[in-house]
Amino acid sequence: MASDSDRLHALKAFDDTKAGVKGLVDAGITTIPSIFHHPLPLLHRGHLEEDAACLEGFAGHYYPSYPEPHLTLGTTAHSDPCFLIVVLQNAVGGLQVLVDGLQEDDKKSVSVWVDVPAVPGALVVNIGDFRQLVSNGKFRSVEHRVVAKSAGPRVSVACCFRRQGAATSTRVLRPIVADGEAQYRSTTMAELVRRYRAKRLDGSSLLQNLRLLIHPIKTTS
Ligand SMILES: O=C(O)CCC(=O)C(=O)O
Ligand SMILES: [Fe+2]
Repeated sequence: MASDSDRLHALKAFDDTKAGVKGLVDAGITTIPSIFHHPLPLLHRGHLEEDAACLEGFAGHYYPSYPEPHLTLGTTAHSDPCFLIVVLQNAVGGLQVLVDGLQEDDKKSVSVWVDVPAVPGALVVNIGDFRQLVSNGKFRSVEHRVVAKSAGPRVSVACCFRRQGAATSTRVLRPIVADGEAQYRSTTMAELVRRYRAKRLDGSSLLQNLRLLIHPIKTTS
């Protein structure tokens, strides 16, 4: 594998071409060039290659224009049962993420919905619940929703990266603990997918039932 400095050099050369990802697609390149492979040390334990590198779920969404958008919602609040989710949306907008903020007056912490700007051709990459679990909460899955718009229609495609056959996989997911204690108990992909389907898009976190609240177990990383 190329050294970090070779990779950074190659990335700079790529940036300098200004051709962007479109240039790669136009050149007929169908695999991700190695200069974009940048394994994160904490998660580079086989999870990303074996479990996350696989495109499993693929959902196309069509949201019509709503004459009275305040009376309805496009997609209710949820986080996704994957490692990563890549979303392509058209220019209508409506995707929102929940972020932590501070109230203006008393500086109390509060969660607020923030619009994800619809940039033409841009991909939105969200972290999913599986990654939150294996990173022991270091990476947080993003709660998101789609609000209805009177403009439209809105079209989006969401691609979910997780192990093929996750719904029946007995592969165990356990938190990788760099320091401190495990925040979640071990589980299987199949259990997570089952729980996700059972709870539906109710805005609650898939991981809440797996969180170790009392007597966290120590694990070696
Ligand atoms: O339509 C969107 O932009 C998001 C869809 C979504 O959240 C999903 O498919 O999980
Ligand atoms: Fe989603």
